[in-house]
Formats: sequence, structure tokens, C-alpha cells
Amino acid sequence: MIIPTAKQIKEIDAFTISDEGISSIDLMERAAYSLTDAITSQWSTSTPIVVFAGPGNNGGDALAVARMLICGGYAVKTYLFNIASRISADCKEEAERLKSLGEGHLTEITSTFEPPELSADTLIIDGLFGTGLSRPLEGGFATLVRFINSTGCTVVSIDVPSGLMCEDNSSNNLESIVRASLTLTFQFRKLAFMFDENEMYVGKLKVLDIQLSSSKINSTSTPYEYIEADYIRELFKPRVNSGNKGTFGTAMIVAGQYGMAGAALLAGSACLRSGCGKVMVHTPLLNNNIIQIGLPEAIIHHDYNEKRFCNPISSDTRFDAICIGPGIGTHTDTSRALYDQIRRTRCPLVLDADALNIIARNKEWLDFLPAKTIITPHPLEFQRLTDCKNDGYSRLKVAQELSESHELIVILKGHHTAICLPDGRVYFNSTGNSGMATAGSGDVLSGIIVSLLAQHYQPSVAALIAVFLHGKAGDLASSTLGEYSITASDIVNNISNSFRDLLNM
Ligand SMILES: NC(=O)C1=CN([C@@H]2O[C@H](COP(=O)(O)OP(=O)(O)OC[C@H]3O[C@@H](n4cnc5c(N)ncnc54)[C@H](O)[C@@H]3O)[C@@H](O)[C@H]2O)[C@@H](O)CC1
Ligand SMILES: [K+]
Repeated sequence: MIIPTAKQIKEIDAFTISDEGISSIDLMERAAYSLTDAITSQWSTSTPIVVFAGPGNNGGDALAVARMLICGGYAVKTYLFNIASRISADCKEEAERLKSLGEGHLTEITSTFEPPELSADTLIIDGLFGTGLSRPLEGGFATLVRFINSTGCTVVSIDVPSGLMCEDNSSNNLESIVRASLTLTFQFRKLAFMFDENEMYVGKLKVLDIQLSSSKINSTSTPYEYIEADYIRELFKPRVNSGNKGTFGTAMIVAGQYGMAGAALLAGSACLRSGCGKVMVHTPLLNNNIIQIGLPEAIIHHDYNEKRFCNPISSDTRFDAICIGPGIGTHTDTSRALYDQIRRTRCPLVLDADALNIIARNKEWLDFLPAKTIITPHPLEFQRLTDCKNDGYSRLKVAQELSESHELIVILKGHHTAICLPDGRVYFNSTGNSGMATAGSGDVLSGIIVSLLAQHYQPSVAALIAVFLHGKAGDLASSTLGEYSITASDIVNNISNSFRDLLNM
């Protein structure tokens, strides 16, 4: 599903109204029905409800929900903030409809507001601002948001937590954003929801289908997409029954300085579990026994150095894709070897972990990375690499620029990992959980990517499939072990289930 900008949402909204013969107030009512349905399925009529409505259509939605809840037997108090005497036409109409239920349901605030006493079990419905927010909240609205956040009550935000911009929050006033427990958003995830630091505002997210025009949605051009199983499934090539191990390619993994052999084991075993024909692990001599024993299916390719990657692989060695980085350390010898290895590499390449830390100290190397190289930084690695600002939007913009200018595939790891492609598109992943934020998880991802590259998947496709499968394997691990107890090995152990689940095998 696409992730449109707030401006595009407005256009889709307007097209639905003009082309599908539905009035804006009826579209608002349709949206309010689905909101009410989501609320009543979770909270009973014994829950006291307080609704805060703003001056735009987000406020209109909130007023319609208040009316529907009252009609459903809920005790609801509603406050409409009409400070500047400029409320939208549909918000005004919804206020009239609510008033028509009788006295006392609606309090209109036109100047100062005395916050009510709220019992701990009160459910707050936040309909102050949605996609129409044009600047950070300040003054009375900022005070109101701070009040809402201080109550300790459960908060349901309509469409967007009030105060959160749909895209860029790098200059927002973070104290003036509602911290929702649940956000009921219309039709599309918003770009800001994809950034880890905004999870504290969005809370749990539920997307409500309000049947906006599908033809307009399909013709809306946006670089951002949220990818789910159906999309990924279509990217798979069938496996040829007559294939031999040569058909499915040879992956080379350069990993594990002495003391970090686990990184090589994890990347290697993930690679073997992801379908490639042969896995070679280039690793220092002292890792020999542990890798032979831990990964009997892999072929060990020794570095002459006992402890670290020092000798680039000879160009006589045949392999179809190479991954460099898990646990290799950042020693100057390794740095020199990495330089030579990148310079001589002609096949698809994945760079992860310490390889990225070395490049962060030699940023000019970015200029000669082969086209379509995949890099897989977590936020800190990316910051070291680019000196970008620390918020999700700024980071994404820098990643997009880097991807386009250097023709790289940048996998920005996070809860919704972003895969930035050189043509400007960005895909956000839908699988994964907090349990995967554990040592070695990234090594597993690199192993899956290089396996798919060795099977001759295009780098962009390999990146998309690998990120999805990796997250899914983590979700399957968490379904039996729980998010607290997952280890990177558990992710590896669930790669096969992840394939089976995705491909309905
Ligand atoms: N997209 C859709 O298809 C639908 C949208 N609906 C609702 O409509 C909302 C968008 O409505 P609007 O475009 O009216 O926008 P909002 O209701 O989000 O807010 C717009 C109002 O807020 C004011 N405003 C903006 N920033 C402000 C600030 N910092 N301080 C004070 N005032 C500020 C604007 O001047 C305007 O009066 C959505 O979030 C959603 O809740 C629904 O009614 C159903 C359909
Ligand atoms: K809201």
C-alpha cells in the first residue's frame, strides 16, 4: 500500500467526493462509523469518554463519533475548540448534529479552557488535528496537549496523534504532540508513523478502510510504499526442479575476526537456510575449528592471518555474490584489505557492520562502491557514515540522496526498515518485532541477502525479500519464545518457516 503525503491524501479525499458522488459530510460519517466500530469493539458502555475536537475536519470526525457513541449508550463529554471562530463547514454541521441530541453534550470553547477532572478509567478521544496540521502546536493547543498527556488516561487519536506532522517532525515541538495508546488512521499509514521515535505518539496503530477512490489511489505517484506479504510473494522466482547446487549460486561471506566467529556462523547459517547452492566463509585461521564444527555445510576459505581479515580473496576464487562485514573489526590491516576487496569485486556486494564502520572513517570510499552495492546500516552506523541528523525523516532524506547519488541500495534498519533504491523509491517493511533488536540479528539479515544475490536476484529484489523474510522469521520466533527471549540463532532457525509461511508451502 502506498504512503501518500498529507497533500496527496487531501487530493484523494477530494477526488472521492467529486468522482464517486459522495458528499464530504457523508464521507465524514462513513469515517466516523468505522472509528466508532473500532472503539466500541474495544471499550464497553461503562467506560466514561471525553472527546476533544479541533476546528477542522479531524474535529468533525470526533464530533460525529461522539454522537454515534451517545446513541450507542455511552456517557460522552465533548469539547469543541473554536478559538479563532474559523471552523470547517463539516465540523460545524457535525456540531449541529451533536447538539440536536439535546442539551449538555457539547461544550464549545472560544477562549479560556478549564480542564475537567478525569477519572483514571476515562477514555480520551483526540480529534484536535489530523492531516491538516500545518505548523507545530503552540499556546492554548500546546497546553491542552500537555494536559491530555498528563492525565494518564487511555487516549485514542483520530487519524494522526494531534501535533504530529504527517511527514517531517524534525523541527516540531515534541512536548506538544499527543501520546496516543491507539491511533485509528484512515486508509493509509502516514510517513511519520514509519519512524521509530514516533512510536511513542502513535501507540498501537489500526488502519481503517474508508473506501477512498481506488482508481485515484492507484494513480497517485509517491516514492513511499508499505510492503506486505502479497507484494513480496510476487517477487520470487520459481526454483528449477532440475537445478543443481551450481544453479543456485555460491555466496562468499567475509566475517568474524578471532573472538567474533559467531558473526560468521550466523551469517553463514542464514545464508545456507535461504536457498543458495554453496556457501564459502572467508575467515581468519583461528576460527577454523569452530566454523568447521558449527557450519559443516560451508566451505572455509582461510585468511592467512590468524586473527583478522587481512588478505583480500584471490580473483581465481569463484563466487556469485559477496558479503563483507559481520564481526570483522576495524583494524587498519582489515581496513586495507576491505579497500582492496571492494576495488577488485565485480559481483553483487553487501556491506554490513564493521565494513560500514571502516567506510565511515574513509567516507571518500563511498564514491567507488560498485553500482547497486547493498549497505545495511542501523541508525548509529548510518549516522557515522553520513553525519546526518538523528530523526527518522532527516535520516531517510539523507539515505534517499545517498542511494540516488551513489546508486546504492540503502537498507536503513529499524522497526519499519526502509529500503531506499537508486531510482528514489522507498519501501518500508511490515514484519519484525522488538525481540530482533539483539546481537547477531543483522548478521542473519546479511546472510539472507547474500544468499539471494548468489541466486541471481536483482539487488533491489534481494533486499526487499530478505528484509521481509528476516522480520517474518523473527515474528515466528517470537510467537513461540516471546519478544524477550529471541536470539539471533532463533531467527535463523525460523527462516525455513518464514519461507514456508510466505510461499504457502
Ligand atoms: N482524508 C480523508 O479522506 C478524510 C479526512 N477526514 C478527516 O479530515 C482531517 C483533515 O481535515 P482538515 O484538512 O480540516 O485538517 P485538520 O482537521 O487536521 O486541521 C485543520 C485546521 O487546523 C488549523 N491548523 C493547522 N495547524 C494548526 C496549528 N498548529 N495550530 C492551530 N491551528 C492549526 C487549520 O488552519 C485548519 O483550520 C483528517 O485528518 C481526517 O481526520 C475525514 O473526515 C474523512 C475523510
Ligand atoms: K487527531
